[in-house]
Amino acid sequence: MSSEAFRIKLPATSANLGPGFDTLALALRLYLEVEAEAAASFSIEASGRNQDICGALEGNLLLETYSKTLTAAGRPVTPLRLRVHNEIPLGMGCGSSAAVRLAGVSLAAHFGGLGWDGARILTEASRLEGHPDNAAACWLGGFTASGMDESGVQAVSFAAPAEWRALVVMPQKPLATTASRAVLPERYSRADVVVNLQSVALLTAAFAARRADLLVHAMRDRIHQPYRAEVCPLLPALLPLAGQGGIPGVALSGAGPAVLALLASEEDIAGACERIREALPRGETVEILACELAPRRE
Ligand SMILES: Nc1ncnc2c1ncn2[C@@H]1O[C@H](COP(=O)(O)OP(=O)(O)O)[C@@H](O)[C@H]1O
Ligand SMILES: N[C@@H](CCOP(=O)(O)O)C(=O)O
Repeated sequence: MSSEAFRIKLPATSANLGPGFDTLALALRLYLEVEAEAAASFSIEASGRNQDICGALEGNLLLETYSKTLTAAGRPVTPLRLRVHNEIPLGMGCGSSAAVRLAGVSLAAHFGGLGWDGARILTEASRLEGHPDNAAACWLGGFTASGMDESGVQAVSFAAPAEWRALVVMPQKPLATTASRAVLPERYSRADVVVNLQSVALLTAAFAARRADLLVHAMRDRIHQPYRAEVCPLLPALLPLAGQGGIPGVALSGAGPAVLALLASEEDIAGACERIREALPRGETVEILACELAPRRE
């Protein structure tokens, strides 16, 4: 067990990127930062987005993950004084739950003296999430491909082109990932699976080869986006912008409801925001976050 203070900073992530359902994700330069020290009782000082949720002592996913991990490992739950600064939108498809679960597992590994390495922390958080894509990109940074089986998570990340930018277009109301997974079918046709296999391979190659021109083809998806459009109405409105003036690729961000637009450079941001606003359903109010892509973790 350790009584030393602990600090962690983890990025937002946009998972799936169109075809890579539960497989691909990209880290974004928006962060969750947690500082902790052992104390006589739990307290949280929250700043940034969603302070009400991030600062709550009841039903807080950070505290739940921390306590659950320590209890499962047979260790006492050391009370903590926490400072949480959060820039990641909650329930928008930007990986807030993966970041907070990784933070909770990391706190447990530290204060419980569990001796877990990064791979074990990533595996534990991915199991709690039920899929490894966000957690892998959040932990490793960059563009990440991941898979998970009984032995744990396998993940590889590489640097995404530093000049590319992400626009995250968020509606007013969040959508729980569990609700967005509930609309997906159990079975798919061979034709749909083949389109996604081709796209995933092409998309990974497009990031590695820095080929923004390929994104319009490589971000095609038939596995989750067609079904999620009903609960993510920004998606059908913005998907047709892919491949047009300054917006090479468009996809649902994670499980939605936000939509991700990938741009080849900073200079395209203003024009892309204008086109996005023009394409929105009448009366729809959105927040558009322009993000740099987060580097690979060293
Ligand atoms: N920093 C945080 N502190 C406490 N709870 C959080 C935090 N970030 C996320 N959560 C929890 O995770 C939920 C969102 O997770 P989820 O539905 O998977 O959406 P997403 O991961 O796309 O943001 C929030 O409603 C909240 O319960
Ligand atoms: N592959 C998952 C990704 C969920 O990401 P989130 O950021 O919405 O939590 C899915 O598509 O359900």
